[in-house]
Amino acid sequence: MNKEELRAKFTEIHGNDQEQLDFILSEENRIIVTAPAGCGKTKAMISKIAHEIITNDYLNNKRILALTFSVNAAAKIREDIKETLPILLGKANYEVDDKLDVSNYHGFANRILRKHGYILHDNFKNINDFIRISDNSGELRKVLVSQEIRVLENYDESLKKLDFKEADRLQGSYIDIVLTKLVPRNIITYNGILLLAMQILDKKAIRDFYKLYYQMVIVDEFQDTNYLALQFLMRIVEANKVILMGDDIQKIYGFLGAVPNIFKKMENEYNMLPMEFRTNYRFKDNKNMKQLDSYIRGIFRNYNNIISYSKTANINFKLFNSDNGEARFIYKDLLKYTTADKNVAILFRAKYLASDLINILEKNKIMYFNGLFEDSDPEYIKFHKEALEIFINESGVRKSISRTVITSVKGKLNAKKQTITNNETMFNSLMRLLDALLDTTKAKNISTEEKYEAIIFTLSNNSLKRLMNEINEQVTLTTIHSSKGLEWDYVYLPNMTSYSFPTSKSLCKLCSKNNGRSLYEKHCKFDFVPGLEEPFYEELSVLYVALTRGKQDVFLTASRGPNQFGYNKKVNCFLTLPKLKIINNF
Ligand SMILES: Nc1ncnc2c1ncn2[C@@H]1O[C@H](COP(=O)(O)OP(=O)(O)OP(=O)(O)O)[C@@H](O)[C@H]1O
Repeated sequence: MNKEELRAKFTEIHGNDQEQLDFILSEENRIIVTAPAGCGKTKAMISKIAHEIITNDYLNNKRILALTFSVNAAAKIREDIKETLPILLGKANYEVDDKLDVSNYHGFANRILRKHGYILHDNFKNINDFIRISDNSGELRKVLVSQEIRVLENYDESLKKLDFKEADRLQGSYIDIVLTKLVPRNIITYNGILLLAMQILDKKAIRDFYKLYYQMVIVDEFQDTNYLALQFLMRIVEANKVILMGDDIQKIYGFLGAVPNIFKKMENEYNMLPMEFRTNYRFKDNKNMKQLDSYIRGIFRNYNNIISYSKTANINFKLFNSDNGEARFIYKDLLKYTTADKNVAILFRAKYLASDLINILEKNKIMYFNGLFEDSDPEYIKFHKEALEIFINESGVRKSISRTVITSVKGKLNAKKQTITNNETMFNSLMRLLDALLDTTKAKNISTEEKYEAIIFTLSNNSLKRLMNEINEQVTLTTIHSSKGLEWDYVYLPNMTSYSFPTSKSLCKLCSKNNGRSLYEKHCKFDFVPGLEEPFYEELSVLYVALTRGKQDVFLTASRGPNQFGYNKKVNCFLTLPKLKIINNF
């Protein structure tokens, strides 16, 4: 294909979006793309990879590496690329796996350890049998003395608190402890996976190999990258084409240490070309949502000048006198959408906040999908591990995913239910997601081998949650963090009260301690005092992600009913932001 044909091909897909086309067709080696939610980052990323494959005539020993922070996103990108590339290239069954590796940071680091880990320790030959734990897992007490546990905890804490000096100071001891005490017992920590993979990449020959092997590294959701992942990434990308994509405002993993203003830093330090997408496709026919989107993005640029903020937006909000009243309202209100055949999600800041609504939905026999699990739930992780093991056994060397295999996987997993969780609802939800995974994958127009790989990939990356949009249920309950990258027709956001959202852990406690707020009868107002900028934006980012999940509309609610200490709750500060007009006639 010559340049003109290429342009025509991508124009068919991207219409006349010049910003997207410029990016896809650009020959620059180092690009940063930032864009608001719904402006086509993922779509353009897929085309960019396709463009790279078409124009660079990749040899079999050179590849593209697509990385993302979240496992959910990695699974989606891999799937989209596998579906889109054959269409773009006009070839059925195009073998994408030859050209492309898609993973999240940990998945990729794990792969490096599997391949080269024997340099560090013999046990890495069996890395698949390793137990993976976090730095505050109780399991560590069985194998480490308290001083060692403190090193691991402090290292993790320093990453979360963005204390990079302290992280650098502790790094050597951390690696020693993992290598001498954990790896011999087939245990590894999540931070350990990245740190040891970095040790391997520090061997010049291996590093040089990867620099050549990966001609292009493209990273999505780059805003969620923490200091450790960034160090890891920098070891692979030195001499290659590097493309970083994301949206600073959708940084919702700040509590895990996502580096602030990371795009600007990379732009300056690595002389990268910044590009922006500005056309919002998700809300293209929805003036109100578009306005709200741009209003919130504007707030991010105005911390010290908020009073003179000139943008306005409307937001749907209703206040109730009791938690039960709030939940009853949501239940009744959502019926008008479900009867019109629309899908609805109720997104919670934390899963414990969902109990009132669950009671009401169950009492009224409303079918709903309970997606209230978190990445770190041990039961959520165990389910994936068991399902993966059973699936590998059942599909056998032929890698079959026949009906018989699927039925047998489900049967065997059901038989293990008691060992996975005694939470019946959670188990059933996960079984439904597994069903969706097996069904949607089986139905795809790809080879059996690719189907097998797609299932293995989803299960080994704990990313069943991503299948939530495939569940044929009109009502979904899940957490805001799990909703990232997904979308529904209508979205409800309950519990808009201080200490619930923002949470006490994130902003509210800090804010009350630092005189950052004024209290009124019904609401709490944020006063934009110095020092609270980061935690305020952190929570506003979570709100932004939640608001941008609703294609048609988003409804916020709160209750003034007493909290667990008997005090009346107050509407959160977000709803008192300047020039935000409350509409309560929904
Ligand atoms: N050039 C385009 N023409 C038509 N539709 C587009 C175009 N670009 C994106 N879209 C559509 O807009 C929607 C959002 O795109 P996409 O998911 O790629 O955005 P995003 O920037 O990755 O969003 P988020 O930040 O929320 O993940 C999708 O339905 C996509 O197909």
